[in-house]
Amino acid sequence: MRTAYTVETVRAAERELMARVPEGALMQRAAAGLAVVCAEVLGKVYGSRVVLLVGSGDNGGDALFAGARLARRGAGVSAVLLSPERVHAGGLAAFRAAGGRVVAGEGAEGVLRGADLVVDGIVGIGGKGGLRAPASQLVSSVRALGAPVVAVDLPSGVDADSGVVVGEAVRADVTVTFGVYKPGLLIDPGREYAGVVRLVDIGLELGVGVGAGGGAGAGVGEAEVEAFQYADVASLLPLPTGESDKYRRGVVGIVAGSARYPGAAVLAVGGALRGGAGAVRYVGRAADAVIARFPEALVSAGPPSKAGRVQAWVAGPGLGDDAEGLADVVGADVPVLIDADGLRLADAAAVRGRGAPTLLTPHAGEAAALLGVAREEVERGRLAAVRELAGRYGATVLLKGSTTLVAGPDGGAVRVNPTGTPWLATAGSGDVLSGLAGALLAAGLGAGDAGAVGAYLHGLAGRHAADGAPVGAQDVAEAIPAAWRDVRGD
Ligand SMILES: NC(=O)C1=CN([C@@H]2O[C@H](COP(=O)(O)OP(=O)(O)OC[C@H]3O[C@@H](n4cnc5c(N)ncnc54)[C@H](OP(=O)(O)O)[C@@H]3O)[C@@H](O)[C@H]2O)[C@@H](O)CC1
Ligand SMILES: [K+]
Repeated sequence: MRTAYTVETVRAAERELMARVPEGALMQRAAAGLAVVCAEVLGKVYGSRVVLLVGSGDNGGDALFAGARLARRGAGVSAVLLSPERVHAGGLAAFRAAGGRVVAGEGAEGVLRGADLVVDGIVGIGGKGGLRAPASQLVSSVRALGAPVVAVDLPSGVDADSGVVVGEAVRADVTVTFGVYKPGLLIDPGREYAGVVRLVDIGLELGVGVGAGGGAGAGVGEAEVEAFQYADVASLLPLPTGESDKYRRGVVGIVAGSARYPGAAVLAVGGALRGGAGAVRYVGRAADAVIARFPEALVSAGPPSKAGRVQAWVAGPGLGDDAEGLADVVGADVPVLIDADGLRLADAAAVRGRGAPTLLTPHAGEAAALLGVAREEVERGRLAAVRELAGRYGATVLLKGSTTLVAGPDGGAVRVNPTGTPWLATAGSGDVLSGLAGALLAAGLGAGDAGAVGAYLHGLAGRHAADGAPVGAQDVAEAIPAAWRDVRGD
């Protein structure tokens, strides 16, 4: 599990550690790690030209100390001081002593043109709001140069706690972050600006988030965001045993499709079958299309409550205006996943009143409609939006997007999915995910785990299916078994 912590938590841990180590030791650890990564990016340090962009806080200090290390190894290092009157004094002295050259703001463009590497030490976790001038202008001219950029702790202009970017931000090839991940490095748009993230151990000790906080966010000291890795997913995959029958594996019911959108039902059933369901019951108006593609599906015309025993329902993909079918499912006493049209039809009070777990799976547009805000607002502040929705509906919410997020109804760490790919932005891809995550719910996973594991497998399946070329949603569904094998290491 990768865990990321808020600035407040990082600062508290830093204070605690600083009290136990010699003054300046943490910055030296940070600078040493930063210099190692810079050297890797350069390939050959001796004779290379490195430009440091140095802001007025400790982030600039890290850059100056790392620059001093590179200068001692024979690099020609120039430092552009954004606020010469407020610069890390110790870092500047060390930089000068190592032979580093200080450049005034007007000389920046000249040195940048010949750079083999740019080090962004403008702001780190102390950044507030969008980048101010002159930093913002400098950042836009760096982008035009084409030299590799290494960001110190996080790309300047990216909000550490949320990944929000207002105006200009540094687009890094590599971000060297210290102690722990910050949420903004894992969530888009920040994640995209960060490039490859390298974590440098500076001795910070923070426990693995337990996701048990209350209210709008994680509790102090807990992880704010966590990202599954293979092992986390592998440990949650429901595997059949010798004792398994279809009910032990999980029967999932799918209420989806309409005369106009029969394909959504086919895709959701396809996702559910590959998600490990022991059986899939389909209820709705696209039974012919479903049975033609998946003869193993058990179809009926409805209502859902008369369809037979299921351990979880998926309702909504391509459903049109079947409010009755949706209400029937919301009233069921088993886990329910609500997607697409179902989100529009669902009564918020009825969802909040449910006893069994609920998983809502909106994309940004649907989330915006539920929250009554513009889509851009959700896209700009995905973490806040997913937490807000989960709180309002008293449900687990999976917000789809380039970094899919899963938030629980009681606060705690938000799961961010690391396997997404832009190739998944194709019609019907969400229908496949709803079936897949619904099968995991039916197998007994909690709503948060079903969402996170489903998103992870779906992303991997998208990568398998695409392999660098466009794909359709059906291809993604068919690639789920390959993703499953990947995660199990087969
Ligand atoms: N603490 C530790 O143990 C360790 C910390 N470490 C390092 O310290 C970093 C944190 O340092 P920090 O606290 O000095 O803040 P930092 O990120 O340099 O930014 C503050 C400066 O930026 C300015 N500024 C703010 N917003 C701005 C904007 N929008 N646009 C432009 N400027 C803006 C702000 O100016 P002000 O608003 O005060 O005028 C202030 O001068 C951390 O990320 C890591 O790299 C490592 O060495 C490991 C040990
Ligand atoms: K930075």
